[in-house]
Amino acid sequence: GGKWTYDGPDGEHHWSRNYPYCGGTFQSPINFQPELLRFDPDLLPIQLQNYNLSSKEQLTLSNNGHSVQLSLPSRMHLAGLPYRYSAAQLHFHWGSSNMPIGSEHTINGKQFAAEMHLVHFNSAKYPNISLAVDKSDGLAVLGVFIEVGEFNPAFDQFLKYVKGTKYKDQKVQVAGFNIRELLPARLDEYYRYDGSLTTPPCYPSVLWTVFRNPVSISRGQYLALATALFSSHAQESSPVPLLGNYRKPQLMDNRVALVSFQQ
Ligand SMILES: NS(=O)(=O)c1cc(-c2ccccc2)cc(-c2ccccc2)c1
Ligand SMILES: [Zn+2]
Repeated sequence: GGKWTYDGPDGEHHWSRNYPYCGGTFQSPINFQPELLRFDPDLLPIQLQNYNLSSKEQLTLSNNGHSVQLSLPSRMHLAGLPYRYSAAQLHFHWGSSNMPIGSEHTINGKQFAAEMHLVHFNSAKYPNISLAVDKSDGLAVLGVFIEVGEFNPAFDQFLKYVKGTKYKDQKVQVAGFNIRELLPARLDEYYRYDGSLTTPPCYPSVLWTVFRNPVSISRGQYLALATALFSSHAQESSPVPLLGNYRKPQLMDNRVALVSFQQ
């Protein structure tokens, strides 16, 4: 599709010109405001199936010009949701080196350093992700807040390879590992709402599950994300740093965000 950016003339306030859904309803991300949250006792712990990938498995780490993403095999899936949702990829949103505030969702206005998204598609109803991406029950994305703190060995299993994906369309192969290690301990504490892709074309096709508790990575690991990547191709004369790739919180319209926890 057309080019879009996170600021400037093709920034998020202009996305709806080429991508009409971006100006529509049920948009993501949102701010989780305590007074607008509703506890729902039926929200069960998220069940991860086949997340512990063999090191014989090869995953593709790539720079798509807007984020760095890791491909995931479709036998990895979520259970316990209305449908079986198979994994497709995970990717990140972050701030800049001296502004470690780059999460998309916020909690009572607090923005975290970064946010990881694990994208899954409804494999019970759709044969592949391309047919699922624009359907209202097509996608389920897990969101994980990331803060700067302790070194996180699980993230280093692929972060140490981002130097091979510095420029747009560069890819490297990464050995499989236990993707569960990237998630917070409590899979039973999360925010839940109906929303959209946070990038164009902004299809309102995402069942969002954002975990309550952040994970930590070290400042060095955060800088690997926030200083190593460019949105431009390797051969371009003026490299464009890939920074601040987060959309701001959107209007709730008449949506309510549910929570699986009470205090
Ligand atoms: N942030 S997100 O989770 O809503 C998201 C999901 C998907 C996505 C991926 C596979 C299938 C279907 C949807 C792609 C992106 C994306 C990020 C950067 C550049 C372009 C696209 C972002
Ligand atoms: Zn995302």
